[in-house]
Amino acid sequence: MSKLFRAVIMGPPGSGKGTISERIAHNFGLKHLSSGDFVRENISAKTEAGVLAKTYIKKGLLVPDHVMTRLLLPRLVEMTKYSWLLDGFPRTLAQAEALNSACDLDIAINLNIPLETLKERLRHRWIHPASGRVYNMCFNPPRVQEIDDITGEPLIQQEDDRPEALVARLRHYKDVAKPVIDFYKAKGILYTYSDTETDQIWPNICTLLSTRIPTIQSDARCASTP
Ligand SMILES: Nc1nc2c(ncn2[C@@H]2O[C@H](COP(=O)(O)OP(=O)(O)O)[C@@H](O)[C@H]2O)c(=O)[nH]1
Ligand SMILES: Nc1ccn([C@@H]2O[C@H](COP(=O)(O)OP(=O)(O)O)[C@@H](O)[C@H]2O)c(=O)n1
Repeated sequence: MSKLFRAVIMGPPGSGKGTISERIAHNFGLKHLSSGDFVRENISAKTEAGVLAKTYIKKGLLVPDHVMTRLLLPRLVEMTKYSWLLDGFPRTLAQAEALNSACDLDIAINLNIPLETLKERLRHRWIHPASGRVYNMCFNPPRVQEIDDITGEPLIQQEDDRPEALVARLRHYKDVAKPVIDFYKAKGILYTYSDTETDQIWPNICTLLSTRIPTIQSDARCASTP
């Protein structure tokens, strides 16, 4: 059996983690584990952790480390047989350290996107809550306005994408991400990508992964569109 591949993708809200993770999962056959989706599932299911998490998300704050770690680490145990890409976790150094004790990562992808670009994207972000599918009314609109392409169900705008919560989220991100970035840099596994467009970043990430996941090789998949 080939070696399992483990990666994380980091970046502020709206930086394209979900969009790029979907492309990676589709092209390289990794499991995409979205910490935001786990949180939202727990909120919908009204689990103890979900009810607690909601009070923070409404204010644009991060969910405390012990709650996030309790939600996430058991999911990773279920995934021991698979290669995966973890999206949105770790957000803090404490989360990075908890993850480090649970498994060895191959790479950490860091998306560095200008603030104005993030604000503009999130204003236009709509999601299909049941699947986590993400749309943008300019970049990748649904075929029918406010309707999911696959299920025909309505799309929603997330509460924490509203401008009031957004500024607090972006500010908070900057404060907590720096030590995580330094942590992965010191381990020699950090790959940072800076641009305003996902389609510019994608070919570079794809080329990196093609060299690191040798079982699946193709140059075609690294074109600028997925
Ligand atoms: N205009 C534009 N929108 C993008 C681009 N990449 C992603 N988006 C949209 O920006 C929003 C945020 O992306 P998402 O992948 O959800 O970011 P995340 O919060 O980091 O997971 C979504 O509505 C995406 O469809 C891009 O290159 N240009
Ligand atoms: N490690 C994490 C992941 C998500 N979250 C919370 O869950 C929300 C949604 O996560 P997400 O990854 O879908 O969203 P973005 O913040 O990337 O847009 C975040 O804004 C945080 O409030 C957290 O506190 N800690």
